[in-house]
Amino acid sequence: MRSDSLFKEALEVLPGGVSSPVRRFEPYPFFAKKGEGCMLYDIDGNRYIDYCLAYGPLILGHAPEKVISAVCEQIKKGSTYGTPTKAEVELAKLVIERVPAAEMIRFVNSGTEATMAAIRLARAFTGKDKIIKFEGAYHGAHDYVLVKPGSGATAAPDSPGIPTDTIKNTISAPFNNEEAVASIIEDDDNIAAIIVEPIMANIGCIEPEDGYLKFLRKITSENGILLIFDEVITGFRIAPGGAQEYYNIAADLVTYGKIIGGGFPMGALAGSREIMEHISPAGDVYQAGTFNGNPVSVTAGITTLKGLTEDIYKELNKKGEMIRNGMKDILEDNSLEFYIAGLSSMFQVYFTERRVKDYTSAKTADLEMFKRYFHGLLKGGVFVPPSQFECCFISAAHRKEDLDMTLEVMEESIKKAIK
Ligand SMILES: Cc1ncc(COP(=O)(O)O)c(C=O)c1O
Ligand SMILES: N[C@H](C=O)CCC(=O)O
Repeated sequence: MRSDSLFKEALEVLPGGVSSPVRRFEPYPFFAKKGEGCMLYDIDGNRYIDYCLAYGPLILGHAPEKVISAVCEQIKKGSTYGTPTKAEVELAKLVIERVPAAEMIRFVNSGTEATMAAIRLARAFTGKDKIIKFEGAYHGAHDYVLVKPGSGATAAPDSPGIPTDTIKNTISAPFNNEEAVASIIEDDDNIAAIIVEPIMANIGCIEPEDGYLKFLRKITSENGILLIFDEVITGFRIAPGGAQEYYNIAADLVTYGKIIGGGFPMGALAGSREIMEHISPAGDVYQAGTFNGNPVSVTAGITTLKGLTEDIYKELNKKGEMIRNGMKDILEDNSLEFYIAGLSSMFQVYFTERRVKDYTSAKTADLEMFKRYFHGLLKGGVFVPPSQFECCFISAAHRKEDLDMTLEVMEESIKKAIK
C-alpha cells in the first residue's frame, strides 16, 4: 500500500490521520518504513536525508548500532518492572555529571510530563501560583502552558478545553524583551516561575540575545521566582550540559525529553536537592508514573549519552556551520530576503527581511514560500519538519557527502520556490 491510500485509511481511525498534529502536511504525509543513519525511507520507495530526526531525539541518527543492541539485550530481560533499577541510578549520575546545577532527577515519560511536574514543583516550592512563559514557546500539550504556544499549536493557539481559571495563571511575554518581563514582575508578586526554552526551537529557531538569559537569572533570583530551563530540545544537543553549560547559567529546575531517552519515550526534571526533595515520596509534591524510569528508555538514554563524545559535539558544530553558511550563500546568490537561524546542530530559514528575535518577527516569514521550499526539498530527497515553526536538526550520522547533497537540493528547491 502507498502513503496516499494509507493516509485515507488513517483519516478514518486517527483524528486528522496522524498521532501528533505536526506530522500532517498537504496533500498527505509520507508513511515511514525504516530509518538508518541519517536516512529515512518511506513505504513508497523514497529515501530522504533526514533533518527532522523525529523532532530532535535522534542525535546519533536512526537505529544506532550500540543503542539498538543495548535495548535488545534489555528487552530480553523484561520491558518494565514497577521497581527501581540500577540503570536509573546510572543514568541519573550521567546527567548530574554533565549538569552541575542538577543534583537530583525524576524520570518521567515525555517532555510534556516533565514541564508539568516542574511547574507544579515550582508552585509548591514558592507558594505562588502564576508562571511566565514566552510567546511562541512550546512546553508540551498540557493546560498550564498552551498559551500563545509554538510548534503545531502556533496555528490554533490557546486550545479549547482548558479552564479559564488555569489560563489566568499563565502570563505570556515577548522573548528577548527585558522590559516586558520586568514590568510583569513589578505588577505581580504571585509569580512562581519563569519557564523558558533557552533557544526557542518551536517557532523555528530563535536564539537569546546577549545577556537575556542572564537577565532572567538575575530578575528571578531577586524576586523569589524559580527559573526553569526547558531543555527538552537543547539538552545534550548544544553541549553535554545543554544550554546551562553553553550560556554558563544555572537554572533552578531543568526539564528534559527527546535525547535523554535515546530515541525512546522519556522525559525528566532535575534541579538542586533542596528543591527536588519536595517531590513525592521524599516530599509532598505528587508526581508518579507506571512507566517512569522505564528500563528500555533508560538503557537507550545511557548508551546515547555515553556515545556523545567531545569529538561528536565538535563535528556537529562543524556540520551546522556548513549547512547554515551554505544556505546563506544560496539565498544571497538568489537575492532573497532571509534570516538563517541556529547554532550547533540546529538550524532554520525564515523568508523575511526582519531579524527574527521573537514570535512577532518570526510570524513575518513568508509561509507560502516555506511550503514551496519544503516540497522542493522533499521531492529532492531531503526531509525537514514541514512547518516554518519547527527546528531542523543534524545528527552524528550525517556525513559530509550528505550535507553536500542537501545543499544542492536546497539550491534547486529555492530556485523553484521563487515566484
Ligand atoms: C521545548 C519543548 N518542551 C516540551 C516539549 C514536549 O515534549 P513531548 O513532545 O515529549 O511531550 C517539546 C516537544 O514536544 C519541546 O520542544
Ligand atoms: N515541536 C514539537 C516538539 O519539539 C514536535 C513534536 C510533536 O509535538 O509531535
